[in-house]
Amino acid sequence: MEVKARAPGKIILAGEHAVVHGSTAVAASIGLYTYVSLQVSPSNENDDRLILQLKDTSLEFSWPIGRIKDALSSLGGPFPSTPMSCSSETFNLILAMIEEQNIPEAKTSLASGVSAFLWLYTSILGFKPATVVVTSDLPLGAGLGSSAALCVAFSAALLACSDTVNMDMKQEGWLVFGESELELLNKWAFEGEKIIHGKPSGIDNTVSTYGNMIKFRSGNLTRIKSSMPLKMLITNTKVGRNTKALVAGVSERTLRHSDAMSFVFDAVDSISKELANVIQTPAPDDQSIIAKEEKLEELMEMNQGLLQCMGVSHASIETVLRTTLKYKLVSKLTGAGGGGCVLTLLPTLLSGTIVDKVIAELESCGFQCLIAGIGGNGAEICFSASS
Ligand SMILES: Nc1ncnc2c1ncn2[C@@H]1O[C@H](COP(=O)(O)OP(=O)(O)OP(=O)(O)O)[C@@H](O)[C@H]1O
Ligand SMILES: C[C@@](O)(CCO)CC(=O)[O-]
Ligand SMILES: [Mg+2]
Repeated sequence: MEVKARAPGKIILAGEHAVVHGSTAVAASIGLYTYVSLQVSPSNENDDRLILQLKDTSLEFSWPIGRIKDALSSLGGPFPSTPMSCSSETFNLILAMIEEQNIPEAKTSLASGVSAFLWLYTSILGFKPATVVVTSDLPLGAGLGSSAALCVAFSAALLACSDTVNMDMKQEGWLVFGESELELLNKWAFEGEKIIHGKPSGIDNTVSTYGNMIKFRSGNLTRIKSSMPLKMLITNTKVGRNTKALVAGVSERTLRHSDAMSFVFDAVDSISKELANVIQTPAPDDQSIIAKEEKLEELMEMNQGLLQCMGVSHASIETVLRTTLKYKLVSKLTGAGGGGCVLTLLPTLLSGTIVDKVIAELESCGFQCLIAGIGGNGAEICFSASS
């Protein structure tokens, strides 16, 4: 039996970074997914292995189950129904198992995702031999929540194979978890995100788990429903960055200038709340949609200014802002910044010709543009008889 899981990426419309410090943020899932396929192997005592294939980066890891047991069986796993944090001692044991696999120098940033995998796997499924394959539509490390989608998809596939979650394996097509399973899945994914991000707020794994659009503050989500069409151009600057380092940078700035930064975080909190209200307020006609779009643009512009203030913008992001402004379009970074992706609001009445022109100009700078559906499904799983 093979179980497949998929989990979406996300955009943050307002509030990234400040949300780590207790402010409100607003995020939506996008129609780009990370897929995990999990096939538990029949036991063959002499050669039981756990194999992880990361297709997007052409990497394969393979550990004898005995090696994993030597390192981690004293923890007493599996404990699928009680999400737990990976201690620093356990993290070091996991890192040693990854280092033995000789990741090429250029790909060492992937070790954090592999560590999250080993923690989630052994905690949820224990020491069963299996093959796990990962593929993704998302650019990695570009602000669209690839780390969260990875952790959510791992957790979904693992929980679906565990004894804790009862799913009807005969059902066909993509299946959605029940509310309590979603909560469990989200908690496990958060533990994975902690290994990758250091100090995540939990917004990325939460929106990837539940899908649609959410308002998020201090670990609590409120589902929100947009009353207007929302179309965003996503521009990937292709400048690599690392969320963990950017989040740590904002925390350091906060330690140096705590009073000033607390005003910045308060301002972001107000912006996110107002943005959520604008999105949800009914818009009975074209005129009111235009008025709402103008408000959103102003709020995005204000949020971008405050992100600059936090030190997470980048020359490539500023180039996107300047380029889109030539067409009277407003943009802000999304996710952790420092490069990565930028959102541009595409008003409903904007002509296709202008969209084509702005995309052509952005792409001539070496950036990559995409338009993704906003607010689709969250985590889903699918069972299939293995070939
Ligand atoms: N499909 C994948 N295959 C392998 N590793 C992945 C995959 N997706 C995510 N990762 C892991 O997540 C890391 C990127 O996470 P990071 O948090 O820095 O960026 P992001 O999640 O894409 O952006 P943001 O956190 O700003 O939304 C990669 O370095 C890798 O360890
Ligand atoms: C930068 C950040 O706010 C969002 C990353 O998508 C980090 C987090 O909330 O965990
Ligand atoms: Mg991330």
